[in-house]
Amino acid sequence: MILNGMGLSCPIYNLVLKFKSISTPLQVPFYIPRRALTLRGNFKALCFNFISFIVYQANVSDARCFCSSEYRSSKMQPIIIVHGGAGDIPNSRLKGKIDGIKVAVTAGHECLMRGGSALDAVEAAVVCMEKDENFNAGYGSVLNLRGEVAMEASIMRGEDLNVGAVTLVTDFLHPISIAHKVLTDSPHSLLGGEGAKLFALQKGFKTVPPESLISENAKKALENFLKHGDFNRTEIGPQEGGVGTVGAVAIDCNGHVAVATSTGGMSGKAVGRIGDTPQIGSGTYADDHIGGVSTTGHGESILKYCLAHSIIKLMEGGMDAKKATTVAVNGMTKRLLHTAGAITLSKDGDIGVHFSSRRMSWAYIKDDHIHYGIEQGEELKEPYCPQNN
Ligand SMILES: NC(=O)C[C@H](N)C(=O)O
Repeated sequence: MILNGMGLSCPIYNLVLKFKSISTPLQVPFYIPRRALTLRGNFKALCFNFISFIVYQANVSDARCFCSSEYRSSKMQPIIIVHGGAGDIPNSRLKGKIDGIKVAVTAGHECLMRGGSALDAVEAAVVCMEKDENFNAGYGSVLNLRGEVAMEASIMRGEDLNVGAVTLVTDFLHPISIAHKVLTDSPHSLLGGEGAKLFALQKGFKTVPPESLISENAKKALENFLKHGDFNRTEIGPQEGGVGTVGAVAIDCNGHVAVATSTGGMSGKAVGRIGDTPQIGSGTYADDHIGGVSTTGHGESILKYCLAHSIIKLMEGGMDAKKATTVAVNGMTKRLLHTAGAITLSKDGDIGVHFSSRRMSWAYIKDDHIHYGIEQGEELKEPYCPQNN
């Protein structure tokens, strides 16, 4: 008898029983409250005794217990990493960014712990940041030259390389959720402008007044942009209220990888400008065989360099997540003279975080700790207390 996965912190398990008399195995899903999992040793012994009792009583030839429904990656510990944008983030925005990424990574992690898919977890994390005006996505998105919000988002599933993306979205709070629907419900990969709106309405998304997405900081940022006129600045200077693109990369307890990225683009962008975020391979990439990447920074450079896919290719060639992220981000900056940042997970859950900009907020949860940072070379760590269970 095997109790695979009982040492993991995923609370959804499947007990598979093979009976001597019946050829089809019986699969029984069950849920373990997270508190019980903290008593791992005793709890595992208790489960083992209980299952042994069933085996003895019910003429069972074999019993196996797996984390969630698949055998393939039963040893995978779910993990999620998020970023809140790379750039010259002003001091006045540091606390808001850090608080916001902690909320987002926690939401994604809770989803994974409930047995949710990586795809649902990255959406949950990004939705949190789209609601938060400290980030350049959803409410708080930066403005184009006409003073309007025009948002972009993409999401990718590493299991089958399926993607969904939207661009030039003006009147919905959560572009990432529309992108997710494009992935699941549309034969297409990228919908823009009016077509994205029609699709969203058909799928039951509710519009919001475009003005309700505009924050005071975004207005100030545009005013300042119009004064200095330097489009290439990914974040706005100290007096101007900088914000940032958001992204998340997750692996669920079945070993599936997913990535989501969402943005308002760049302050003072031309009407109709499309950046890197909705372009698969630039802003987002996920492949169960390799890993996942979400990027942020100077969009025109990121898309020329296909930054997310460049990192994936380096990992495919044998480089670890940390090195591949560093090499590709620095390579892009050296070649194109603009800055960027990326978060990466390898398929085994190894982490890569690197940015050539002054700052980038990021966070991940591993081994009951939340790890986060925003400055170059910074890695802070504190105990993680789950809200549920
Ligand atoms: N801050 C950002 O990441 C901006 C985004 N990459 C864009 O250029 O649209």
